[in-house]
Amino acid sequence: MTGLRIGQGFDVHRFAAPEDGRPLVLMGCEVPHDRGLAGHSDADVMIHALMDALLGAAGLGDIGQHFPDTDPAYRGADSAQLLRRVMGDLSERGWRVVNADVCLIGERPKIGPHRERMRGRIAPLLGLAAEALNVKATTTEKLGFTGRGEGLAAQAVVLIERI
Ligand SMILES: Nc1ccn([C@@H]2O[C@H](COP(=O)(O)O)[C@@H](O)[C@H]2O)c(=O)n1
Ligand SMILES: C[C@@]1(CO)OP(=O)(O)OP(=O)(O)OC[C@H]1O
Repeated sequence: MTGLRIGQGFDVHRFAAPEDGRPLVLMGCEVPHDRGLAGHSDADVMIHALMDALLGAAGLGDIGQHFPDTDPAYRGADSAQLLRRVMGDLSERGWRVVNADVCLIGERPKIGPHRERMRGRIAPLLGLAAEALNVKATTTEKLGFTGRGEGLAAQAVVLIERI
């Protein structure tokens, strides 16, 4: 049996109204913006895609199975803490992460100024050097719900290997 597995994840969250005062949290970092994302948790759409990619690679289902959005325990949850739990599940089963690539899809905010802070925050949780965690973004050229600024999407791909 091969000692390598890949996984992919995808997630979407709509923006909350500005008056809701929710912070925008992406890759465990508060990013200055006029509105945050709506969700049961902190709505960190990039970490959610990343967790789904990790769970997928390990054959462990998806985040909704592990952290149901009907469970009050996860109201306002810090997604970085949920990521720690996913990483614990993987390491218990003998997996480590080789690299990860996470893409934010949306017009605004631009993540360029926050990219290195995001890598520095999340790479250690994955057991990675920052260079093995790529953070990128694309617009949809103003097309679709992301183009209209109604929400943000994220995709992630990970490679894991047997320890
Ligand atoms: N939310 C975003 C979206 C894009 N970027 C950066 O802009 C580059 C060009 O985006 P296109 O969709 O026009 O290809 C993209 O490669 C990112 O570097 C960003 O930082 N944040
Ligand atoms: C992590 C969870 C926990 O409620 O976060 P939500 O904010 O509900 O986000 P979503 O991506 O809709 O579903 C994942 C949930 O498991």
